[in-house]
Amino acid sequence: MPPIAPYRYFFFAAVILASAILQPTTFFRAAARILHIKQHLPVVNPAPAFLHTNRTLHTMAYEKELELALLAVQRAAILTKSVYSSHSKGTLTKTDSSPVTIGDFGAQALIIASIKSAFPDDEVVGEEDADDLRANADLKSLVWDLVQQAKLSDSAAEGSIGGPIKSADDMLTALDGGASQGGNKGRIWALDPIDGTKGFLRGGQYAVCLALMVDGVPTVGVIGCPNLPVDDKAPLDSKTGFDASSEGNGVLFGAVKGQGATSRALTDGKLAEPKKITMSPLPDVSQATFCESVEAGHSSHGDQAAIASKLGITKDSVRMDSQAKYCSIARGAGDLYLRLPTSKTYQEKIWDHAAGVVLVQEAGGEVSDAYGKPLNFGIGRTLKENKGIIAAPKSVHAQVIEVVKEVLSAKKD
Ligand SMILES: Nc1ncnc2c1ncn2[C@@H]1O[C@H](COP(=O)(O)O)[C@@H](OP(=O)(O)O)[C@H]1O
Ligand SMILES: [Mg+2]
Ligand SMILES: [Mg+2]
Ligand SMILES: [Mg+2]
Repeated sequence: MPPIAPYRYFFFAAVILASAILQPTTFFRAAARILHIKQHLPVVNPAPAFLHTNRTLHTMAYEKELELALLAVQRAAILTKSVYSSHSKGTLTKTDSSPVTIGDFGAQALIIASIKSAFPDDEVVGEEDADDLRANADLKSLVWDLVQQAKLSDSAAEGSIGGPIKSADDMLTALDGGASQGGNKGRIWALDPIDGTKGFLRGGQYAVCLALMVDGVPTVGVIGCPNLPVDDKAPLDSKTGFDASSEGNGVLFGAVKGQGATSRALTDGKLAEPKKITMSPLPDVSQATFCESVEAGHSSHGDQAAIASKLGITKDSVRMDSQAKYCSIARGAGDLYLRLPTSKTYQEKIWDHAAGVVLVQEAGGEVSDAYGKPLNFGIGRTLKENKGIIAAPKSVHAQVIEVVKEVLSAKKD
Protein backbone atom coordinates (compact mmCIF):
# COMPACT_ATOMS: atom_id res chain seq x y z
CA MET A 1 0.00 0.00 0.00
CA PRO A 2 1.43 3.43 -0.90
CA PRO A 3 2.12 5.67 2.17
CA ILE A 4 -0.67 8.14 3.05
CA ALA A 5 0.22 11.68 2.05
CA PRO A 6 0.57 13.92 5.18
CA TYR A 7 -2.30 16.27 4.12
CA ARG A 8 -4.66 13.28 4.35
CA TYR A 9 -4.02 13.11 8.12
CA PHE A 10 -5.31 16.67 8.34
CA PHE A 11 -8.31 15.64 6.30
CA PHE A 12 -9.07 12.68 8.67
CA ALA A 13 -8.53 14.89 11.72
CA ALA A 14 -10.91 17.49 10.25
CA VAL A 15 -13.58 14.84 9.60
CA ILE A 16 -13.28 13.48 13.18
CA LEU A 17 -13.44 17.01 14.64
CA ALA A 18 -16.47 17.89 12.50
CA SER A 19 -18.35 14.73 13.59
CA ALA A 20 -17.55 15.44 17.24
CA ILE A 21 -19.03 18.95 16.88
CA LEU A 22 -22.02 18.10 14.69
CA GLN A 23 -23.05 14.75 16.20
CA PRO A 24 -21.47 14.56 19.66
CA THR A 25 -23.83 11.89 21.01
CA THR A 26 -23.27 9.54 18.06
CA PHE A 27 -19.56 10.38 17.99
CA PHE A 28 -18.91 9.61 21.65
CA ARG A 29 -21.07 6.51 21.58
CA ALA A 30 -19.21 5.20 18.50
CA ALA A 31 -15.85 6.05 20.09
CA ALA A 32 -16.91 4.32 23.32
CA ARG A 33 -17.92 1.24 21.35
CA ILE A 34 -14.59 1.16 19.47
CA LEU A 35 -12.62 1.66 22.70
CA HIS A 36 -14.89 -0.82 24.60
CA ILE A 37 -15.77 1.76 27.25
CA LYS A 38 -18.72 0.28 29.12
CA GLN A 39 -19.69 3.02 31.57
CA HIS A 40 -22.90 4.98 31.00
CA LEU A 41 -22.30 7.97 28.78
CA PRO A 42 -23.80 11.33 29.64
CA VAL A 43 -26.54 12.80 27.47
CA VAL A 44 -24.78 15.24 25.20
CA ASN A 45 -26.51 18.13 23.53
CA PRO A 46 -26.47 17.19 19.85
CA ALA A 47 -24.86 20.33 18.48
CA PRO A 48 -24.16 23.95 19.32
CA ALA A 49 -27.32 26.05 19.29
CA PHE A 50 -26.37 27.89 16.07
CA LEU A 51 -26.53 24.60 14.18
CA HIS A 52 -30.10 23.92 15.35
CA THR A 53 -31.39 26.46 12.89
CA ASN A 54 -30.79 24.09 9.99
CA ARG A 55 -32.95 21.07 10.72
CA THR A 56 -31.64 19.17 7.70
CA LEU A 57 -28.15 19.00 9.21
CA HIS A 58 -29.06 16.28 11.71
CA THR A 59 -31.87 14.81 13.78
CA MET A 60 -32.43 16.68 17.03
CA ALA A 61 -31.91 14.66 20.19
CA TYR A 62 -35.21 13.50 21.73
CA GLU A 63 -37.18 14.62 18.68
CA LYS A 64 -39.24 11.43 18.68
CA GLU A 65 -39.85 11.59 22.44
CA LEU A 66 -40.97 15.22 22.20
CA GLU A 67 -43.38 14.55 19.34
CA LEU A 68 -44.81 11.48 21.08
CA ALA A 69 -45.27 13.42 24.32
CA LEU A 70 -46.90 16.40 22.57
CA LEU A 71 -49.40 14.21 20.71
CA ALA A 72 -50.09 11.96 23.71
CA VAL A 73 -50.84 14.99 25.90
CA GLN A 74 -52.94 16.54 23.12
CA ARG A 75 -55.05 13.35 22.86
CA ALA A 76 -55.44 13.08 26.65
CA ALA A 77 -56.59 16.72 26.72
CA ILE A 78 -59.50 15.81 24.40
CA LEU A 79 -60.67 13.50 27.17
CA THR A 80 -60.06 15.92 30.05
CA LYS A 81 -61.87 18.73 28.18
CA SER A 82 -64.92 16.53 27.70
CA VAL A 83 -65.00 15.74 31.44
CA TYR A 84 -64.31 19.40 32.35
CA SER A 85 -67.36 20.57 30.47
CA SER A 86 -69.66 17.82 31.78
CA HIS A 87 -71.26 18.31 35.17
CA SER A 88 -70.54 14.81 36.44
CA LYS A 89 -66.81 14.25 36.89
CA GLY A 90 -66.95 10.92 38.77
CA THR A 91 -64.99 12.36 41.68
CA LEU A 92 -63.51 10.04 44.34
CA THR A 93 -61.46 10.88 47.39
CA LYS A 94 -58.09 9.18 47.66
CA THR A 95 -56.55 7.86 50.88
CA ASP A 96 -54.60 11.13 51.31
CA SER A 97 -58.01 12.91 51.06
CA SER A 98 -57.15 14.49 47.71
CA PRO A 99 -59.66 14.24 44.83
CA VAL A 100 -59.36 12.15 41.67
CA THR A 101 -61.82 12.05 38.75
CA ILE A 102 -62.64 9.88 35.75
CA GLY A 103 -60.64 12.47 33.79
CA ASP A 104 -57.45 11.68 35.75
CA PHE A 105 -57.86 7.91 35.22
CA GLY A 106 -58.70 8.18 31.51
CA ALA A 107 -55.88 10.62 30.73
CA GLN A 108 -53.29 8.48 32.53
CA ALA A 109 -54.38 5.31 30.67
CA LEU A 110 -54.21 7.06 27.27
CA ILE A 111 -50.81 8.60 27.87
CA ILE A 112 -49.16 5.44 29.23
CA ALA A 113 -50.57 3.44 26.30
CA SER A 114 -48.93 5.98 23.94
CA ILE A 115 -45.58 5.81 25.74
CA LYS A 116 -45.58 2.01 25.76
CA SER A 117 -46.47 1.84 22.05
CA ALA A 118 -43.36 3.83 21.12
CA PHE A 119 -40.94 3.03 23.95
CA PRO A 120 -41.98 -0.29 25.49
CA ASP A 121 -38.91 -0.52 27.74
CA ASP A 122 -39.32 2.91 29.34
CA GLU A 123 -40.67 3.15 32.90
CA VAL A 124 -43.39 5.54 34.04
CA VAL A 125 -43.97 7.21 37.40
CA GLY A 126 -47.66 8.09 37.16
CA GLU A 127 -49.81 9.65 39.84
CA GLU A 128 -52.80 7.32 39.51
CA ASP A 129 -53.43 3.55 39.35
CA ALA A 130 -56.30 1.22 38.41
CA ASP A 131 -57.26 0.00 41.92
CA ASP A 132 -60.50 2.01 42.09
CA LEU A 133 -61.55 0.92 38.60
CA ARG A 134 -60.84 -2.73 39.33
CA ALA A 135 -63.02 -2.44 42.44
CA ASN A 136 -65.92 -0.62 40.74
CA ALA A 137 -67.30 -1.89 37.43
CA ASP A 138 -69.47 1.21 36.85
CA LEU A 139 -66.50 3.50 37.26
CA LYS A 140 -64.45 1.31 34.95
CA SER A 141 -67.10 1.43 32.22
CA LEU A 142 -67.47 5.23 32.56
CA VAL A 143 -63.73 5.66 32.04
CA TRP A 144 -63.66 3.09 29.22
CA ASP A 145 -66.37 5.04 27.34
CA LEU A 146 -64.33 8.24 27.65
CA VAL A 147 -61.11 6.54 26.57
CA GLN A 148 -62.74 5.11 23.44
CA GLN A 149 -64.06 8.52 22.42
CA ALA A 150 -60.74 10.36 22.80
CA LYS A 151 -59.14 10.14 19.34
CA LEU A 152 -57.00 12.62 17.44
CA SER A 153 -58.89 13.71 14.33
CA ASP A 154 -55.76 13.25 12.19
CA SER A 155 -55.37 9.51 11.61
CA ALA A 156 -51.59 9.67 11.02
CA ALA A 157 -51.14 11.50 14.33
CA GLU A 158 -53.45 9.03 16.11
CA GLY A 159 -51.53 6.10 14.58
CA SER A 160 -48.17 7.56 15.58
CA ILE A 161 -49.13 7.33 19.27
CA GLY A 162 -50.35 3.75 19.00
CA GLY A 163 -53.98 4.24 17.97
CA PRO A 164 -56.91 3.47 20.26
CA ILE A 165 -56.52 1.24 23.34
CA LYS A 166 -57.95 -2.14 22.28
CA SER A 167 -59.93 -3.27 25.33
CA ALA A 168 -61.02 -2.24 28.82
CA ASP A 169 -58.49 -4.69 30.25
CA ASP A 170 -55.70 -3.09 28.21
CA MET A 171 -56.86 0.26 29.61
CA LEU A 172 -56.42 -1.03 33.19
CA THR A 173 -53.00 -2.44 32.33
CA ALA A 174 -51.96 0.92 30.89
CA LEU A 175 -53.31 2.76 33.95
CA ASP A 176 -51.30 0.48 36.23
CA GLY A 177 -48.19 1.10 34.12
CA GLY A 178 -47.28 4.16 36.20
CA ALA A 179 -46.01 2.24 39.22
CA SER A 180 -42.27 2.79 38.68
CA GLN A 181 -40.45 3.75 41.86
CA GLY A 182 -38.31 6.23 39.89
CA GLY A 183 -34.56 6.55 40.35
CA ASN A 184 -31.47 7.94 38.70
CA LYS A 185 -30.82 5.27 36.07
CA GLY A 186 -32.17 5.13 32.54
CA ARG A 187 -35.35 6.54 31.00
CA ILE A 188 -38.30 7.20 33.30
CA TRP A 189 -41.36 9.29 32.43
CA ALA A 190 -43.11 11.35 35.12
CA LEU A 191 -46.83 11.73 34.44
CA ASP A 192 -49.51 13.86 36.07
CA PRO A 193 -52.65 13.17 34.02
CA ILE A 194 -54.51 16.08 35.60
CA ASP A 195 -52.45 18.45 37.68
CA GLY A 196 -54.56 20.84 39.68
CA THR A 197 -57.49 18.42 40.09
CA LYS A 198 -59.01 20.88 42.57
CA GLY A 199 -58.84 23.60 39.90
CA PHE A 200 -60.32 21.18 37.38
CA LEU A 201 -63.29 20.61 39.71
CA ARG A 202 -63.63 24.29 40.62
CA GLY A 203 -63.58 25.50 37.01
CA GLY A 204 -60.05 26.90 37.19
CA GLN A 205 -56.73 26.08 35.57
CA TYR A 206 -55.46 22.54 35.26
CA ALA A 207 -52.69 20.87 33.23
CA VAL A 208 -51.82 17.54 31.64
CA CYS A 209 -48.12 17.08 32.40
CA LEU A 210 -45.55 14.66 31.04
CA ALA A 211 -41.75 14.65 31.37
CA LEU A 212 -39.02 12.26 30.36
CA MET A 213 -36.23 11.95 32.88
CA VAL A 214 -32.91 10.52 31.75
CA ASP A 215 -30.71 9.25 34.57
CA GLY A 216 -32.84 11.26 36.99
CA VAL A 217 -32.63 14.53 35.03
CA PRO A 218 -35.83 16.03 33.56
CA THR A 219 -34.93 16.20 29.85
CA VAL A 220 -38.18 16.50 27.87
CA GLY A 221 -41.18 18.39 29.27
CA VAL A 222 -44.67 18.74 27.80
CA ILE A 223 -47.65 20.45 29.41
CA GLY A 224 -51.16 20.89 28.00
CA CYS A 225 -53.17 23.72 29.55
CA PRO A 226 -56.69 23.59 28.06
CA ASN A 227 -57.81 26.74 29.89
CA LEU A 228 -54.88 29.09 29.23
CA PRO A 229 -55.18 31.69 26.46
CA VAL A 230 -53.09 30.90 23.36
CA ASP A 231 -51.62 34.40 23.30
CA ASP A 232 -48.31 34.15 25.19
CA LYS A 233 -48.54 37.77 26.23
CA ALA A 234 -52.18 37.76 27.37
CA PRO A 235 -52.31 39.69 30.65
CA LEU A 236 -52.11 37.38 33.62
CA ASP A 237 -54.53 37.64 36.46
CA SER A 238 -56.18 35.21 38.79
CA LYS A 239 -59.06 34.92 36.34
CA THR A 240 -56.88 34.03 33.34
CA GLY A 241 -58.59 31.47 31.22
CA PHE A 242 -61.27 30.69 33.79
CA ASP A 243 -63.91 30.77 31.09
CA ALA A 244 -63.15 27.50 29.34
CA SER A 245 -65.78 28.15 26.71
CA SER A 246 -64.12 31.33 25.48
CA GLU A 247 -62.51 31.29 22.04
CA GLY A 248 -58.77 30.83 21.69
CA ASN A 249 -58.09 28.85 24.83
CA GLY A 250 -55.85 25.83 25.08
CA VAL A 251 -52.05 25.80 24.90
CA LEU A 252 -49.51 23.02 24.47
CA PHE A 253 -46.02 23.71 25.82
CA GLY A 254 -42.90 21.69 25.02
CA ALA A 255 -39.19 21.78 25.83
CA VAL A 256 -36.11 19.63 25.45
CA LYS A 257 -33.00 20.18 27.55
CA GLY A 258 -30.57 22.32 25.59
CA GLN A 259 -33.03 23.09 22.79
CA GLY A 260 -35.31 25.83 24.15
CA ALA A 261 -39.03 25.93 24.88
CA THR A 262 -42.12 26.44 22.73
CA SER A 263 -45.85 27.02 22.96
CA ARG A 264 -48.53 26.26 20.38
CA ALA A 265 -52.30 26.10 20.25
CA LEU A 266 -53.74 22.87 21.60
CA THR A 267 -55.72 21.15 18.82
CA ASP A 268 -57.76 17.96 18.47
CA GLY A 269 -55.66 16.69 15.54
CA LYS A 270 -52.14 17.26 14.30
CA LEU A 271 -49.73 19.55 16.08
CA ALA A 272 -50.04 23.30 15.47
CA GLU A 273 -46.98 25.38 14.56
CA PRO A 274 -44.74 26.03 17.59
CA LYS A 275 -43.58 29.46 18.74
CA LYS A 276 -40.39 29.93 20.77
CA ILE A 277 -41.02 31.19 24.29
CA THR A 278 -38.69 32.90 26.77
CA MET A 279 -39.08 34.41 30.21
CA SER A 280 -39.42 38.19 30.45
CA PRO A 281 -36.25 40.11 31.20
CA LEU A 282 -36.68 41.33 34.77
CA PRO A 283 -34.10 44.03 35.45
CA ASP A 284 -35.83 45.02 38.68
CA VAL A 285 -37.32 42.25 40.83
CA SER A 286 -39.69 44.70 42.53
CA GLN A 287 -41.59 44.87 39.23
CA ALA A 288 -42.22 41.11 39.23
CA THR A 289 -45.57 39.39 38.89
CA PHE A 290 -45.49 36.31 41.08
CA CYS A 291 -47.63 33.19 40.82
CA GLU A 292 -48.76 30.93 43.63
CA SER A 293 -51.27 28.10 44.22
CA VAL A 294 -54.93 28.88 44.71
CA GLU A 295 -55.06 26.26 47.46
CA ALA A 296 -53.66 27.66 50.72
CA GLY A 297 -53.00 24.06 51.83
CA HIS A 298 -50.53 23.51 48.96
CA SER A 299 -48.24 26.46 49.65
CA SER A 300 -47.96 29.14 52.32
CA HIS A 301 -49.67 32.30 51.08
CA GLY A 302 -48.41 34.10 54.21
CA ASP A 303 -44.72 33.29 53.62
CA GLN A 304 -45.08 34.12 49.94
CA ALA A 305 -46.61 37.53 50.75
CA ALA A 306 -43.75 38.22 53.19
CA ILE A 307 -41.15 37.33 50.54
CA ALA A 308 -42.84 39.48 47.91
CA SER A 309 -43.02 42.41 50.26
CA LYS A 310 -39.29 42.11 51.19
CA LEU A 311 -38.48 42.06 47.46
CA GLY A 312 -40.43 45.32 47.08
CA ILE A 313 -43.15 43.67 44.98
CA THR A 314 -46.39 45.61 45.15
CA LYS A 315 -48.50 43.80 42.54
CA ASP A 316 -51.02 41.28 43.84
CA SER A 317 -50.05 37.65 43.41
CA VAL A 318 -51.62 35.67 40.59
CA ARG A 319 -53.27 32.60 42.09
CA MET A 320 -53.49 29.76 39.66
CA ASP A 321 -53.86 25.99 39.98
CA SER A 322 -51.45 23.48 38.47
CA GLN A 323 -48.23 23.70 36.45
CA ALA A 324 -49.92 26.45 34.41
CA LYS A 325 -47.82 28.57 36.80
CA TYR A 326 -44.55 27.21 35.36
CA CYS A 327 -45.96 27.69 31.84
CA SER A 328 -47.02 31.26 32.57
CA ILE A 329 -43.62 32.36 33.82
CA ALA A 330 -41.81 30.43 31.05
CA ARG A 331 -43.66 32.47 28.41
CA GLY A 332 -43.12 35.76 30.20
CA ALA A 333 -46.73 36.32 31.25
CA GLY A 334 -45.55 36.19 34.88
CA ASP A 335 -42.07 36.24 36.44
CA LEU A 336 -41.77 34.23 39.65
CA TYR A 337 -43.36 31.06 41.02
CA LEU A 338 -43.18 30.76 44.81
CA ARG A 339 -44.22 27.52 46.55
CA LEU A 340 -43.33 27.57 50.23
CA PRO A 341 -44.17 24.46 52.27
CA THR A 342 -47.20 24.42 54.55
CA SER A 343 -46.08 21.35 56.45
CA LYS A 344 -42.77 19.89 57.63
CA THR A 345 -43.64 16.41 56.43
CA TYR A 346 -45.14 16.89 52.94
CA GLN A 347 -42.91 15.66 50.12
CA GLU A 348 -43.46 17.29 46.71
CA LYS A 349 -44.24 14.72 44.00
CA ILE A 350 -41.93 14.50 40.97
CA TRP A 351 -44.89 14.57 38.54
CA ASP A 352 -45.98 17.96 39.95
CA HIS A 353 -42.72 19.58 38.80
CA ALA A 354 -40.62 17.61 36.28
CA ALA A 355 -42.22 18.97 33.09
CA GLY A 356 -42.52 22.54 34.42
CA VAL A 357 -38.87 22.56 35.43
CA VAL A 358 -37.64 21.69 31.90
CA LEU A 359 -39.90 24.37 30.47
CA VAL A 360 -38.69 27.13 32.82
CA GLN A 361 -35.01 26.14 32.51
CA GLU A 362 -35.26 26.18 28.73
CA ALA A 363 -36.99 29.56 28.74
CA GLY A 364 -34.10 31.13 30.70
CA GLY A 365 -35.07 30.40 34.27
CA GLU A 366 -33.74 28.59 37.27
CA VAL A 367 -35.70 26.30 39.60
CA SER A 368 -34.55 25.15 43.03
CA ASP A 369 -36.04 24.41 46.42
CA ALA A 370 -36.70 27.16 48.96
CA TYR A 371 -33.08 27.04 50.18
CA GLY A 372 -31.60 27.26 46.67
CA LYS A 373 -30.82 23.52 46.59
CA PRO A 374 -31.17 21.85 43.17
CA LEU A 375 -34.23 19.59 42.89
CA ASN A 376 -33.29 15.90 42.97
CA PHE A 377 -35.69 14.00 40.69
CA GLY A 378 -33.62 10.80 40.84
CA ILE A 379 -34.45 9.45 44.30
CA GLY A 380 -37.94 8.06 43.93
CA ARG A 381 -41.49 9.26 43.39
CA THR A 382 -41.03 12.35 45.56
CA LEU A 383 -38.56 15.21 45.97
CA LYS A 384 -37.80 14.09 49.51
CA GLU A 385 -34.46 15.91 49.69
CA ASN A 386 -36.08 19.26 48.91
CA LYS A 387 -38.44 21.69 50.65
CA GLY A 388 -40.59 24.08 48.62
CA ILE A 389 -40.00 25.36 45.09
CA ILE A 390 -38.70 28.70 43.78
CA ALA A 391 -38.71 29.38 40.03
CA ALA A 392 -37.34 32.66 38.71
CA PRO A 393 -35.36 34.17 35.83
CA LYS A 394 -31.67 33.20 36.21
CA SER A 395 -30.70 36.83 36.75
CA VAL A 396 -32.72 37.23 39.97
CA HIS A 397 -32.95 33.69 41.32
CA ALA A 398 -30.11 34.07 43.87
CA GLN A 399 -31.57 37.39 45.07
CA VAL A 400 -34.99 35.76 45.60
CA ILE A 401 -33.46 32.81 47.48
CA GLU A 402 -31.67 35.18 49.90
CA VAL A 403 -34.99 36.75 50.79
CA VAL A 404 -36.74 33.37 51.06
CA LYS A 405 -34.06 32.22 53.53
CA GLU A 406 -34.49 35.41 55.59
CA VAL A 407 -38.25 34.89 55.80
CA LEU A 408 -37.89 31.20 56.70
CA SER A 409 -35.22 31.76 59.34
CA ALA A 410 -37.23 34.59 60.92
CA LYS A 411 -40.09 32.10 61.38
CA LYS A 412 -37.89 29.70 63.32
CA ASP A 413 -37.06 32.32 66.02
N1 LIG B 1 -49.78 19.80 51.30
C1 LIG B 1 -49.40 19.93 50.04
N2 LIG B 1 -48.33 20.71 49.75
C2 LIG B 1 -47.92 20.87 48.46
N3 LIG B 1 -48.52 20.29 47.41
C3 LIG B 1 -49.59 19.51 47.64
C4 LIG B 1 -50.09 19.29 48.96
N4 LIG B 1 -51.16 18.48 48.85
C5 LIG B 1 -51.33 18.20 47.55
N5 LIG B 1 -50.39 18.81 46.82
C6 LIG B 1 -50.14 18.74 45.38
O1 LIG B 1 -50.49 19.99 44.80
C7 LIG B 1 -50.80 19.74 43.46
C8 LIG B 1 -51.56 20.89 42.87
O2 LIG B 1 -50.73 22.00 42.93
P1 LIG B 1 -51.30 23.47 42.79
O3 LIG B 1 -51.75 23.92 44.14
O4 LIG B 1 -50.08 24.20 42.32
O5 LIG B 1 -52.40 23.43 41.80
C9 LIG B 1 -51.62 18.48 43.53
O6 LIG B 1 -51.55 17.84 42.29
P2 LIG B 1 -52.85 17.08 41.70
O7 LIG B 1 -53.90 18.10 41.49
O8 LIG B 1 -52.29 16.49 40.46
O9 LIG B 1 -53.20 16.05 42.72
C10 LIG B 1 -50.95 17.69 44.66
O10 LIG B 1 -50.06 16.70 44.18
MG1 LIG C 1 -53.84 14.31 42.69
MG1 LIG D 1 -50.32 17.27 40.40
MG1 LIG E 1 -52.84 14.94 39.29
